[in-house]
Amino acid sequence: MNASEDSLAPEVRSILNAARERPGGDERVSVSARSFPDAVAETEAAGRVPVVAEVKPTSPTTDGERTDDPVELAEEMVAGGATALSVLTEPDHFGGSTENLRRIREAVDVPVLRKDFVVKESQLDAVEADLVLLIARFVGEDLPDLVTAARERGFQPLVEVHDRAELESALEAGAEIIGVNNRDLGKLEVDLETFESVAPHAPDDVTLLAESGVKTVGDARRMRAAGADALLIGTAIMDGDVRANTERFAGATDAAEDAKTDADTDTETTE
Ligand SMILES: O=P(O)(O)OC[C@@H](O)[C@@H](O)c1c[nH]c2ccccc12
Repeated sequence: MNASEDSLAPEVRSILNAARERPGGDERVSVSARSFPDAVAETEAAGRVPVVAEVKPTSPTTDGERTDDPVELAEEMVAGGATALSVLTEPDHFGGSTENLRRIREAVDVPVLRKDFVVKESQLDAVEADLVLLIARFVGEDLPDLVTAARERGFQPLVEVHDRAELESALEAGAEIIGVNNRDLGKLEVDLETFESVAPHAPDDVTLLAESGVKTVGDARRMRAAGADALLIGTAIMDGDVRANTERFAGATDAAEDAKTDADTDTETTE
């Protein structure tokens, strides 16, 4: 363990230790990826909020585990208007599997992100996906090589950052899709201000995701107002009717807000 790992929450250290032991694939994968930036642009053009809905059976910060068929959940999310899906493949702490991802990607047409703690190149070969997550804090100075290795296989790398220094590393590594995680991996606490403080420093041509902690339509609007091109939402979608939940977030547009404000104003003027 190095000094920066000392500051990680024990659960996160355990996730990372397990990730380092996990074997990679036997053969190098070659993916023909569904474009995430194009999917985001199409959703915008349709006047909807780009939502990446996450199939996350459980997590260290979630009570209980959702045991429904992940493929059915994924199809419901797409029916609810999800622009893309995120699928946990981490087995020990999130109830995920590469098999879930493989089945889901076969069943839907939208881009699918592999959500895992990839720390070495061979682990990229565990399963095909359209996007693959690389967490800046966990891969450290290997980030540029992993970004390249991911692209060589056809993946669109999504680089996750938590502060401005990590954003700079992501940009130096050539990342074009960047997620700002509102969850602090040291304390496991969520603060939406994280995205608000990092986002203004990202260049416009980057596809920027706000990750974690979006619980309400108000939170979704807040992240959009701060510059999020897309929202990555797990818990708030997994809790209850995943289709209705996805629809609610995908409809969290400014237009909806304006309509609401107008309605409020109307009520006030008629009172
Ligand atoms: O459930 P939430 O708060 O909506 O968060 C989703 C997603 O951002 C979160 O699951 C996540 C962000 N980065 C990760 C890295 C690995 C595993 C999971 C994650």
